[in-house]
Amino acid sequence: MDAQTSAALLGLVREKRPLVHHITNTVTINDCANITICAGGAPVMAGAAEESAEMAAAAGALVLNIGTLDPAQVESMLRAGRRANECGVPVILDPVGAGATALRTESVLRILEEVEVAVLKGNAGEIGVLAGTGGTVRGVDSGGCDGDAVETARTCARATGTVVAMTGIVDVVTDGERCVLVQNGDPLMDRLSGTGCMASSVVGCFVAVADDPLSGAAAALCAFGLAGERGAAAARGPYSFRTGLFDELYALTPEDLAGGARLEAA
Ligand SMILES: Nc1ncnc2c1ncn2[C@@H]1O[C@H](COP(=O)(O)OP(=O)(O)O)[C@@H](O)[C@H]1O
Ligand SMILES: Cc1ncsc1CCOP(=O)(O)O
Ligand SMILES: [Mg+2]
Repeated sequence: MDAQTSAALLGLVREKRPLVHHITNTVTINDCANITICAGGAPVMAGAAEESAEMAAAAGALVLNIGTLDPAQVESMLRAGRRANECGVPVILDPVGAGATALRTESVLRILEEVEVAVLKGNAGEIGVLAGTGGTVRGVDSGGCDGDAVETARTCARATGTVVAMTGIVDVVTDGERCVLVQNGDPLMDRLSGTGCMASSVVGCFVAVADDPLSGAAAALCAFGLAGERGAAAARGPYSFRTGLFDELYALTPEDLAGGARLEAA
């Protein structure tokens, strides 16, 4: 996995404009739709259990985000996820707030049990909890994982059978064996609600066109993080940064990503 591969994947996203079906939270849903467009994909949000499987079958990727979950939504996610698996559509799971309440943790574990998830994208606290090695989650915010971050992500990947994309100052992307560290990003990304959710949407765009979920997730986090760096350069605070983040991702070219992606094997 290298910068050139990331650049090629961005080119593919722009060329293929994958449909990314989201069942997601009500806080950041509009940001997820628009960041998908800026990355080069086409978003659709279809949450009802009566249609979620049908929509998943037509998608290039399915993003499940439990940020404002309720039991009916989890049922819809399970239906969509199972249909996505039947159709070979990759599933991205964002376990927002797992570890903060029993409903969140149990719902994520149930989805992981019943759906083959391609990429589990969470912050360090969420991934530590799901790895079983420990992590701190307060509301939707990470207080970090217990122990080494790379080992925690690897343990979680092995335990869940997914590619884990653990976000933070450095993003760790691993299938339990191979591991890529993504250095792109800016501290302002942590000052805006929704950057984790948006990261999952961008991962959905890239995994839809990638040969393997690890490369797709790593390339997506490079692109999103580089847009964050560029957006932060002109920002006066979190809300002008938000505008810059969208605009910079929209303007990002494969050549920019080839020159600006900062990733390495671990
Ligand atoms: N301090 C930071 N420096 C650089 N990038 C960051 C920082 N904090 C978060 N990010 C980036 O912001 C995005 C969201 O990550 P994170 O804040 O960990 O997610 P969440 O919102 O789910 O807690 C990721 O792309 C991550 O790389
Ligand atoms: C504040 C909040 N509460 C439930 S979902 C949500 C948004 C979480 O956004 P992110 O974890 O992507 O920053
Ligand atoms: Mg956040």
